[in-house]
Amino acid sequence: MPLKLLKSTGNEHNEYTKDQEVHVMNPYLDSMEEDILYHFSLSTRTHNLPKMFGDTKFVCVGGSASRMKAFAEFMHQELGLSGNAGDIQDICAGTDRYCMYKVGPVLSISHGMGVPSISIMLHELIKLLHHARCRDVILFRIGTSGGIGLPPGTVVITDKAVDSFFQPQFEQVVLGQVIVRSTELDKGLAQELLRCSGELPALPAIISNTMCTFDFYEGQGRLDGALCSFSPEEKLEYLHKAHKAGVRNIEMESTVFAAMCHICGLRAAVVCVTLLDRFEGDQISTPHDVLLEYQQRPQCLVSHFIKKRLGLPIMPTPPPQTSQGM
Ligand SMILES: O=P(O)(O)O[C@@H]1C[C@H](O)[C@@H](CO)O1
Ligand SMILES: O=c1cc[nH]c(=O)[nH]1
Repeated sequence: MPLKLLKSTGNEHNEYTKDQEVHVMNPYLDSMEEDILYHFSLSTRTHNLPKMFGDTKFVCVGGSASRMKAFAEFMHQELGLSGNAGDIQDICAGTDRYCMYKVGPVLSISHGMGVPSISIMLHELIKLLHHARCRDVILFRIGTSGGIGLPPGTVVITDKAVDSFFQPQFEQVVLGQVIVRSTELDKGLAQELLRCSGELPALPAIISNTMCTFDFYEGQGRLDGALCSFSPEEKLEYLHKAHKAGVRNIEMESTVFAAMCHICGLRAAVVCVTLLDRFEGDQISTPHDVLLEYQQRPQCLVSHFIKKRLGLPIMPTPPPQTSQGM
């Protein structure tokens, strides 16, 4: 397959980050009379996007719809907003593809599982932020992952998002050609998040590389899928190679998330908790209540970061209580 290295994978980003506007890399977009954000059930003609979203400063995304609803309710309480957190409405109620909640300057959006699903969401999200004329927006992916050599429950703040060959890049097939994009993330933001983790009790966190795969089972070297084409020894050899390459957790969205944010001049971080240690096994057999507490850790960390950024008083608040799916 022919490989094409996009010229826009690196340098332009530095120019774009100066003014912190959201840059869509599409010369045709601004001449369109209407832009229908189909999977959000929103449009530039039917919705006043600057009014609805113009003050957005933080966008938090994660796979599960119930987790992102619970996160929105949690943020409502954390930001001390008036009204009942339970009354927050899903802005994308016109579709069941994604859910979206806005609480003050925070948007909480679900993206489903895997690269294609989050990629579609990100196209529409970045266009939304552009149409809404948002500035200085920071994006966070708050998710779950499998750890490599870490105690379960560790929060991994991604240094480099790498592919299944441990390369910090994302390959996208466009018109039959492979385009390779950089998956660089904001190192300063990762360090700031790590400092925040140190201010929270019971929030073990590290900065390390995250591997993004296109599958949960064979793609992550699991022996328990419907198909398995390798031996237990080969699985461990691969995981050890990943570990040697600095990979400490595996999930399914970080590379495209990092690549799209990087090109569009958006500061971004990936914050995923590990649910298990893949050196120890493949099945996620931890009790549900423990998993729930684990998945709240990235939410607590990002909430702490946001409150500090907004200059709000930091008080120890209980984690989100709403029932969340895994
Ligand atoms: O944000 P979530 O917890 O959905 O992220 C990981 C990666 C996949 O989407 C999913 C697999 O269980 O969890
Ligand atoms: O092992 C895991 C756990 C959560 N998410 C993943 O992608 N892999």
